Amino acid sequence: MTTPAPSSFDVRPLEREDRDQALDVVWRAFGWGYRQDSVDDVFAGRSIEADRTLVAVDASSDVVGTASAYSLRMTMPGGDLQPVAGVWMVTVAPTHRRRGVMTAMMRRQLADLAAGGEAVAALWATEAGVYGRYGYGIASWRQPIEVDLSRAAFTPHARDLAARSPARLHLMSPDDALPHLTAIHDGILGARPGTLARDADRWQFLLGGGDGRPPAEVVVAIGPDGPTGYAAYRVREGKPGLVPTGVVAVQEVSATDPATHAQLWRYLLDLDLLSTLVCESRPVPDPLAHLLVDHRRMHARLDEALWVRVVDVERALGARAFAAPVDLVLDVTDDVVPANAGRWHVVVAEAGGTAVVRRTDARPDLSLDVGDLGAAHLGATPLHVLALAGRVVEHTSGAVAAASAAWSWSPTAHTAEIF
Ligand SMILES: CC(=O)SCCNC(=O)CCNC(=O)[C@H](O)C(C)(C)COP(=O)(O)OP(=O)(O)OC[C@H]1O[C@@H](n2cnc3c(N)ncnc32)[C@H](O)[C@@H]1OP(=O)(O)O
Repeated sequence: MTTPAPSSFDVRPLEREDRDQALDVVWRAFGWGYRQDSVDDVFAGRSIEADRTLVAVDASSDVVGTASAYSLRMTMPGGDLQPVAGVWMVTVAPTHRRRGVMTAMMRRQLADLAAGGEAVAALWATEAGVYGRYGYGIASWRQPIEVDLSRAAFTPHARDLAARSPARLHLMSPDDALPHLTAIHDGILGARPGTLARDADRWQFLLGGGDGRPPAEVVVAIGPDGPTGYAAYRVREGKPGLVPTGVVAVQEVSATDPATHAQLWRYLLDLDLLSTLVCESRPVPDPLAHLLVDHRRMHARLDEALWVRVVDVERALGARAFAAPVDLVLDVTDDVVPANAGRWHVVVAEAGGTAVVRRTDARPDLSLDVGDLGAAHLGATPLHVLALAGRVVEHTSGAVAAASAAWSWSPTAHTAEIF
């Protein structure tokens, strides 16, 4: 691959003959080394949507960049499942970085979405400093946790709660567990913004092996009326020695009632020959902290989770619920999707309703960037906090408080899987 002159590249949809080179760019960009899996296996195993994948090609027609999107369905505030473009696979060959290849792909992807795709895009970012410039904002938060298993006793209340669960725990293979997991997940899907609908491929991505990790262990709680929860986890064996050093890495704990939730956590915290429990994405705040006597042994760090991009202001605000009525004029800046820029009259008639959004020339009550609308979209990043950071500017007294109350949502958004 030769190094081209700056800007001598083109962004276009992936073609079949690009796939090999495109995957090599991805593998090298993420530092995964030499790719051994075949193109067909990778495209099938990771559910890459070829028709939603862009490539950047240089003057020699070599692929030097990739950007793709999953067709996700995500729970919005209020409980409705909405289509969301799950942006991922944004990579640029190390030989072609810092000359605008990613910027060209991000602009093209957003232009395509604005021309008739999803009203909202979302992504997990590898680096925090990259996506704000394209109008993404931090819309949800997560806690990676690390629990010292030698100090993970439950409070008396939590012990009683776990003991009261009528469910019995069954260890199952991912395949056998899948019908139960699907039933539980589909049952709780609408409860929390940020939750993703899962098809068989997505379950496989979460629970299957590959990329050096074993398939997940799955424990399913089944009560008199059927399954009430599950935990998926992987055990990493410790070093041989007198003191246990193994780690249980929890993928997810999901339960339909507090007793099953406590029961599953007790199970995980009591696994033998291990010293530490870790989980990459726990909700903020985390109910687990309230089950433990010494919650300080649950070391938690606040981290960003999903970045959200409002691609179409009118459609996006019409497809989520608001926690309070509101009647405001927003002045929105958007440097990438011009159709969003300008003044919008947003009216929510009642708590729990969606917004009617219309163009207006009226004097604005608030000014904000489309990235701030994205940050607030799942209800977990309060607009009053963005106002304190100087990002949202109030022109009418009380407008920030009113908007913040309307846009916020409980329970707080959470997405368990990093896609
Ligand atoms: C949703 C996802 O897929 S997350 C995965 C993101 N991909 C990776 O982390 C793989 C490894 N990294 C890469 O492949 C590349 O470095 C990329 C994709 C992050 C950036 O690609 P590039 O083509 O170099 O970006 P580009 O030249 O368009 O730069 C755009 C801007 O982002 C900035 N930028 C680029 N990379 C970074 C970074 N890692 N950290 C902070 N800023 C960055 C550039 O300085 C530039 O700023 P400017 O607009 O103010 O000039």
